[in-house]
Amino acid sequence: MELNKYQKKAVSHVNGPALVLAVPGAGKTTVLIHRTNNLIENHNINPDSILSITFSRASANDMKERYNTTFPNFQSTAIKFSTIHSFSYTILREYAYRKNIKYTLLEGKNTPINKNALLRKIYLEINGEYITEERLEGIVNTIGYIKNMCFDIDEYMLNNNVEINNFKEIYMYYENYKLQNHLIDFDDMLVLTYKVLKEDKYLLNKYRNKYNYIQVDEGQDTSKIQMEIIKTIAYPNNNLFIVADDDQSIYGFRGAFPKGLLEFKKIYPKAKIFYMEENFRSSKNIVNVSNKFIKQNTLRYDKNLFTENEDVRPIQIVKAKTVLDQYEYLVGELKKYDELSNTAILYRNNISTLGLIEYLEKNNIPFHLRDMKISLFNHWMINDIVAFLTLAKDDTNISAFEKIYYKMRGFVYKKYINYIKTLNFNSSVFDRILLYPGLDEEYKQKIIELKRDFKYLSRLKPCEAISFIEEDLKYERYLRENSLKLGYTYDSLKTILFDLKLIAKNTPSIEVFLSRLKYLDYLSKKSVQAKNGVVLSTIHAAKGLEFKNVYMIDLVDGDFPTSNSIEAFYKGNYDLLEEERRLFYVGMTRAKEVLDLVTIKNRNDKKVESSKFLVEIEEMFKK
Ligand SMILES: Nc1ncnc2c1ncn2[C@@H]1O[C@H](COP(=O)(O)OP(=O)(O)OP(=O)(O)O)[C@@H](O)[C@H]1O
Repeated sequence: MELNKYQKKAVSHVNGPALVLAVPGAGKTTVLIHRTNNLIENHNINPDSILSITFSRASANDMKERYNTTFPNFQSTAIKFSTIHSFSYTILREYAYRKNIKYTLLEGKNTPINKNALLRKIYLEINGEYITEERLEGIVNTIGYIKNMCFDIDEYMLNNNVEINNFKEIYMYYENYKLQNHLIDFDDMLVLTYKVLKEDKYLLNKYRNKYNYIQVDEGQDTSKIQMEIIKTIAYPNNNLFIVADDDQSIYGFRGAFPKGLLEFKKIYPKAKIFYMEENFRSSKNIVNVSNKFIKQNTLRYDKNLFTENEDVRPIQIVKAKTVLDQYEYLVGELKKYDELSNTAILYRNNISTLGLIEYLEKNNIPFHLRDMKISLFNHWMINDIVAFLTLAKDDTNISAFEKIYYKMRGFVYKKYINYIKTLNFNSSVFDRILLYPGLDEEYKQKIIELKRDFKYLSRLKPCEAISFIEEDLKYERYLRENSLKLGYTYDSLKTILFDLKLIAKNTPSIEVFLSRLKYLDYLSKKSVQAKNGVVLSTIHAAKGLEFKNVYMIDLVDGDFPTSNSIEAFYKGNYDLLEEERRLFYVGMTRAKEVLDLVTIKNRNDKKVESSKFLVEIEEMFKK
């Protein structure tokens, strides 16, 4: 591969601070590998003294592998390719050894105590209710954000509107618990390492002397604390080489701090800034539109994305009438390809996969789900519907009843549940409630009606059954009243119900429907390992990847960009909307040849608007 002149310039940089600002597909990793080799071969720099920091373990391995294939005569064993976390942990372990402290990790493999389990327990203890998976993710991200931005908790609480109940109490409990038990999570690794470097001169000097040359990939997603660690180690020579694309910074919610890049010249007035603006990945059509699109952001280094690649196929905007039409369209497209691993369907939210997986399976299209941290089929709402149907089929099932008794009409109290647990397990839960001492006739009548309705429910077709749960059993009322408390918009919860009905429509009975859900769950889990199907991924998880064909779906206003970001924008805060735009841009720039932007006009039988971003791109075509 022949490097272009801009890549060559960056590669030949040796001493002092440098920031390489690159566009998507500019060959950032390529440049880092070639520069590493240049330092060693042409400048006699000891491979031991080069530290290359990447965003994830996968990219650290990838970089090492690429180095070895590009320069097979010089194996990379001595060069350190590492994530910032694993680098920090090396320092911290050494510190712990010297001070005779034993830290136990709360995250990663083989941990005796798991971070999520601990936070679930704390949440239950403080708030008296079980936490949803999404809310847990929210807490984890917020804690991460505070640590990575080097905030003090009080300062953070003062300046932010935190939607999680008793967040400060949860935070303090978690911090104290860890402190007392010498437990640390990944965020603490960074905070503690920074502290160690400030306090322990021996370690500071040891690592400063060891790593004379520091390179950072994906600099746009480096957080404040990470940057502080890197700067501290690089001082005073400041042989710091950062490759970044500020337009691809998409982890602001976790504490990524791209503004740090915008200040690079202030921190290092003598820093060299290199630009790499040629995209080697995508067709001219995709590059030109993406370039115009990202220029609407204001907080950025201005760059001019260009390519020598040919036009292949104009970006296509597809407006499906309904969600079903969207799936039909995708299936039609996918059937055109012999090989699917070159094709990706990208979305903003994981929720988009529920109906999609049903459709792909029905059409025998293999798929590969990336990054399924939480199984969608384990979603609490799906568990609720399963519990309703299980109870309908067997009204002695107390564990199903316990999941939903307060989510439907009938006013069943916790004390009744405790009471009926002491009674004969083989009788109907409703009959058992009737035995509770002192119930009045009117209430008993309500319970008898509820029992009758569950019998009726058991005889319905699955799709009608879900509607009956929603309307007659008043599950919809529960969702409407609690959605925000549970961390959702009511519309997004309706979408899950809608997708469940879509699956239900294809099944003849409740039993078949329940086993279909189990099967789809099994398929999704299995697909994480599969390599031969169409790739289904959130845009976040597709970062750094490239595909011949990309379909971005569910491009609906309020979902993408999120309604939060739109509201914040109207109140004068542009950060969130700018991050949404960057995310959209990351999605678009994954495509080499085919890029389809797909929206829908109706969802849950309601008209929805196309994403503002899509409308904007459509306008560009008219000009
Ligand atoms: N000088 C070059 N000539 C031809 N192809 C190149 C050159 N430099 C890089 N490439 C190719 O361009 C593609 C994009 O490179 P790479 O994945 O390193 O980009 P990137 O800058 O990391 O992209 P992104 O930030 O979008 O993830 C790769 O397929 C790479 O092999």
